[in-house]
Amino acid sequence: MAFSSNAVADHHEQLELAENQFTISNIKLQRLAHLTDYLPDLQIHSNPLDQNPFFHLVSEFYITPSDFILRHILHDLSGAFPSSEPYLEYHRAGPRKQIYFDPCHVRAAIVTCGGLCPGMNTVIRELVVGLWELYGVREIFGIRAGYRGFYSIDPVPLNPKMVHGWHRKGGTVLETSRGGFDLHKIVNAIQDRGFNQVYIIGGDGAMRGMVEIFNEIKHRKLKIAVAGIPKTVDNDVGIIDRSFGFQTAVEMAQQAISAAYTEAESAVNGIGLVKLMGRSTGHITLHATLSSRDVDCCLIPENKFYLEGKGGLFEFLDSRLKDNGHAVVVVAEGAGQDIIPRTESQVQEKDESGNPVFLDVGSWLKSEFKKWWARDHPKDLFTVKYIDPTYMIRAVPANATDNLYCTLLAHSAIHGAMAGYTGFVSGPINGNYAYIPVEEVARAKNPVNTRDHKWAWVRSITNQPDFG
Ligand SMILES: Nc1ncnc2c1ncn2[C@@H]1O[C@H](COP(=O)(O)OP(=O)(O)O)[C@@H](O)[C@H]1O
Ligand SMILES: O=P(O)(O)OC[C@H]1O[C@](O)(COP(=O)(O)O)[C@@H](O)[C@@H]1O
Repeated sequence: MAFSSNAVADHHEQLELAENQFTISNIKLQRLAHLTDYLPDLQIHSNPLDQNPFFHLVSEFYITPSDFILRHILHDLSGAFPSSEPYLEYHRAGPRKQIYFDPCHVRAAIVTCGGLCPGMNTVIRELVVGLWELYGVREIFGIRAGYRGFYSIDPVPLNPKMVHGWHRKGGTVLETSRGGFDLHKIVNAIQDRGFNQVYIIGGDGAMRGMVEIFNEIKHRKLKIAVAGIPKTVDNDVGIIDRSFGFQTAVEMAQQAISAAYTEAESAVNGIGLVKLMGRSTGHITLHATLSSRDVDCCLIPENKFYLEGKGGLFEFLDSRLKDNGHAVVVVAEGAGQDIIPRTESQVQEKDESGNPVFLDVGSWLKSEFKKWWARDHPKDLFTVKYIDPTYMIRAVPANATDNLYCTLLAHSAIHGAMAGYTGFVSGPINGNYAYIPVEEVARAKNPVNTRDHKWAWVRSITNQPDFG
């Protein structure tokens, strides 16, 4: 692209102006809770990594309390949109020179909560192996069946031999569940069993529970570090770059989309319909659409759509079928929930954790498509094939990239807990690992930004109308 000399001058002028004007004066360091906040006399230990034969310590190996990561790296330097929000900085994750636990006295508990996600077993494995090999911890326990397992089932002792091949398995060997959150029973059980490090692998619901557990432990002034590792196949936890297992899920979704495409292409006026996960966000659907190139229409909860009339889904599919003879629609489970007719009891229905129970948008669309075609094209052949690969997608082991990611998350959490930090979640921010206060993670949302160029690109490759 050629610039006119005026445009070049303009460009340089604007940049210079921005460089002169821009200074970051509004930085806010995000405070991280530490056990010494309420236990000021805790003993300090030197990090056993100093003596670990597997480690080659280089200078600047240890992270210090002054190492931070800037959350927002996108800035408009023109000053046209001055931000009143502070620039948030989070503590960098990683090993600290001084730790606040004697590894011989650590009793760690690991729990998995909520729905499945590829990589849960890898995180468990890496927590066990990391605690054991990096720090020499020998008392590590798995809590079975989610939060309720703390007070209702005996913990399982874990060691590296036991968990060796767990990264090859989907799901969670520790088992998981929804509901069963009873704060006092859980904290009493943690205290009675002598756990002093608790690792919670879970989504936004589990993180809200973790906030309560952390506050109660603080209230009781217990020397127990609580660390979270965000798990959500939907990628709907905010602040962090992305959640583990998400890439695996996007990859797995391709198989369903390809099958839908083949079915649609092999029929006269064939529609392949795939429902993907995403209760409140369309990340899997958006990314699966972008990576597939076989999708004609992508429906996500962040964007409302309608069926009939100008700009409606039927009109769009009509033109696709006329042009190509087939079409593929991918819909996130949370999309269209506002337009599916439902009874009063269906409106109220919640799962054990209090999440709203959705109606099956895929089955509903399939039947609406059939009714529409029978009404508008009674003489023409028509086929809809509906695929819901939800459990196939989330019950698989993580791919190599996600497995590596799980390792880094687990090790970050271990280093943070050993260093006496508590009430934190470890997660990547701008490609670096950070410790984020769990309260923030529990309330942060991560919707697809439909003004983002990724979404615009979905529209352009699918030539999809601007619904709603
Ligand atoms: N607001 C909350 N306070 C305390 N515990 C919660 C809260 N929301 C969910 N939980 C608990 O967290 C666990 C996981 O929640 P759930 O929503 O099922 O999955 P996820 O953690 O993946 O979002 C469940 O045991 C649930 O009871
Ligand atoms: O059938 P289940 O286990 O209740 O789970 C279904 C839900 O779990 C999810 O996979 C997400 O689970 P989480 O919220 O626990 O991460 C959703 O996409 C889906 O709606």
